[in-house]
Amino acid sequence: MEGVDHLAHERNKSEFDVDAMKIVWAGSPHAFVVSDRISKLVASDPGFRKDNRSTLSRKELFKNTLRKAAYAWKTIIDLHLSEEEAAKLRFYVDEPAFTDVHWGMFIPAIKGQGTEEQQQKWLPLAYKMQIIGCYAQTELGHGSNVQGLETTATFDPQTDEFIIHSPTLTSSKWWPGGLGKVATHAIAYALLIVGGREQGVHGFIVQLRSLEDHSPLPGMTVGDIGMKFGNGAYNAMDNGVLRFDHVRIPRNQMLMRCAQYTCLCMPSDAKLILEPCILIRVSQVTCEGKYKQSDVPRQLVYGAMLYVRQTIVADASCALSRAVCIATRYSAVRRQFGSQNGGPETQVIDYKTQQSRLFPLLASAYAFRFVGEWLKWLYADVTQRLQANDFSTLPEAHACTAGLKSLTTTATADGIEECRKLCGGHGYLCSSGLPELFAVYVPACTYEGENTVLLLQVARFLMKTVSQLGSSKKPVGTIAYMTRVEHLMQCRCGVQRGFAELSADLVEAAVAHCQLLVVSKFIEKLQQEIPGKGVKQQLEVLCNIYALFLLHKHQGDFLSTGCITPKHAALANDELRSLYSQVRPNAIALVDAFNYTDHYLGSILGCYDGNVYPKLYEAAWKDPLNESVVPDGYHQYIRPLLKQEIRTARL
Ligand SMILES: CCCCCCCC/C=C\CCCC(=O)SCCNC(=O)CCNC(=O)[C@H](O)C(C)(C)COP(=O)(O)OP(=O)(O)OC[C@H]1O[C@@H](n2cnc3c(N)ncnc32)[C@H](O)[C@@H]1OP(=O)(O)O
Ligand SMILES: Cc1cc2nc3c(=O)[nH]c(=O)nc-3n(C[C@H](O)[C@H](O)[C@H](O)COP(=O)(O)OP(=O)(O)OC[C@H]3O[C@@H](n4cnc5c(N)ncnc54)[C@H](O)[C@@H]3O)c2cc1C
Repeated sequence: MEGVDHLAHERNKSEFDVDAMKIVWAGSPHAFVVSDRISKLVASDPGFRKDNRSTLSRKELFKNTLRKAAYAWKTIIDLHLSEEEAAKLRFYVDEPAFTDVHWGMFIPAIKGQGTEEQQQKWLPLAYKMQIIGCYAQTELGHGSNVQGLETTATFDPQTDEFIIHSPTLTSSKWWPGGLGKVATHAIAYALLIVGGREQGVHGFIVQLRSLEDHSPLPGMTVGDIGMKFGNGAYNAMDNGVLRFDHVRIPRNQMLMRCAQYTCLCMPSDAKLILEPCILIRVSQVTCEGKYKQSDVPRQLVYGAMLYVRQTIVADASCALSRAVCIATRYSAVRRQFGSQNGGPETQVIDYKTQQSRLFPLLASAYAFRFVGEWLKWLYADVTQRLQANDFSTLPEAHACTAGLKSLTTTATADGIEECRKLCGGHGYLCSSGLPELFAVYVPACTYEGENTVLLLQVARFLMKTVSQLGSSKKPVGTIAYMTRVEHLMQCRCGVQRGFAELSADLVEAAVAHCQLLVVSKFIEKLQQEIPGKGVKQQLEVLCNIYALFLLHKHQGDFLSTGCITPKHAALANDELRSLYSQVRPNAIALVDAFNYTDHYLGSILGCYDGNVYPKLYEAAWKDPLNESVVPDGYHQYIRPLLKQEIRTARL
């Protein structure tokens, strides 16, 4: 019945202060208040309904997404929402759209790689959405290998312009979100060519479409790349294709914070020669044309990717927690087998197999939340250091963002699929919310750095650390523990055998390094002051589940390396079962702490009141296929089949 909480008996079992845990999950009392208010605002506004998405054609879905983006923007303006509140509104609207890339990549790239002048010119336009940006780096022929990008940006000293060109089919920009139909501007990454010399890949602000009639500007061939995985909401995103035909842009539209190309003061009869000078260190190119070769890492041009990767880790905890919330609530509602003397059947959440699959994912959602908080701090710290020309922590920040992005997105994508399976057949219904959540989420394992490619970066960082063991450069920060692997030094020559040869094993070592990072940040979180009755105790249980589940999963490695004995392994498994029993009475309260509205969850199986079956039944009849009792096509195809004379004795 409506209004009855079918999960009340579960909520009454809770042994901790759920409201206090909601604040822990949100990050602070202020963050909770903002999230709670904005999520309810979105849920209560029919303009943001999303329950009809699965019945729309791609064009209808896309147009509806444009409507919602415009409606969201109007809401932000009308309600005078802050940047934080606006970001939360876009989050709870929960619609993959060009705005994700405009706010999540285009603006951060200008902030991270634009000079002061460029920021002053472009950011106000972008913040007011008077231009809509996309991040055009990937090409048809290259995505992972950024240095292999083929788009060229050739400097023309006669006109003080760059000529942007797509010299080959494989140099076509391919995948950038928002590019296909909406973006008016792009940050296009291209191989800079100055005076016939290649100067590496840099970012350029390029206008794509007219601000008057939205038509592509001369020299631009641009469109959408077509339908993507499943029928999910990601098809509302216009990932695009773009070819440049000798498009000219002013020199000041090259993002120059990391490099600047200026005219050298040369005798008037000399050809103007431009050499890279790094603004941060060598902004004053002398009139004699001298500049100091700077040691600023060229990878600063990759700064936007560092930013997005750290946001993707936080995003992983959100996506995984949504799936776990659905599966946990439904596991408490669903009963199957086990009836004693005609009594109720057993809740599937009480089966040890269900707990051993579900509770590690619940623990992972919390673990990723906390490592995401730490990574946000690390990113802010490295950004501050860069501004002071301190590049010392950049390699570690790259390794951490790359590795944790890879680890958390893989675990989350697998976790969403596991949550679908934990819900049995009903998990395969769109009304469960899980198929769409999976379809929208899984590309996170690929975009912003393919996960294996990123783990290889971590492996390279770890091997570089090993190679420095014994030197005066002691490992610090997230690799400080490696001082305890001095024995690796002896086999260092083995390691030299070939990174490529060992890469599959090194990727596993990279995963282990990142898992250690997640566990250690969870432990550090528990060392903080955590208010609320029973809250810290519940988090300790989840931390132990996360750590012991990993120990169980990788038992072979721990045993074969002598890190643990078989006795330890047995004790760990016993403890894991005990921990599952401790979580069981608190499971519903632990997912209530995510504070998701039914609107945001978009799942009948995960609805707050647990009133699943009537809602499933009601939803079925809303499907367009049930608009007529006799389906379209019956008279044309089925009736002739049913009425056909059987002409051959054989049949
Ligand atoms: C509100 C939030 C919204 C979030 C966003 C919304 C989501 C929207 C949906 C989708 C968005 C998706 C967008 C994209 O996909 S954009 C394109 C992403 N593309 C990539 O990530 C490409 C991956 N490839 C790379 O990063 C690089 O090619 C590479 C794999 C790292 C190799 O680079 P390169 O060949 O130049 O360098 P080396 O491997 O030789 O390394 C040289 C040294 O540089 C160091 N390095 C590499 N990268 C970085 C970095 N990013 N930062 C700092 N340092 C870096 C590397 O460690 C080497 O150092 P060493 O000391 O060993 O020499
Ligand atoms: C939904 C979605 C949205 C996207 N949005 C954007 C966007 O807005 N802007 C943008 O610029 N791009 C975007 N992309 C592109 C995305 O960034 C790239 O697809 C991604 O970086 C992976 O690159 P790739 O496709 O070249 O993969 P590849 O590198 O071709 O990967 C293919 C296989 O090769 C393996 N491999 C590659 N190199 C190595 C190596 N050195 N050693 C071992 N194995 C290797 C990989 O591990 C993988 O298994 C998007 C992609 C998707 C799916």
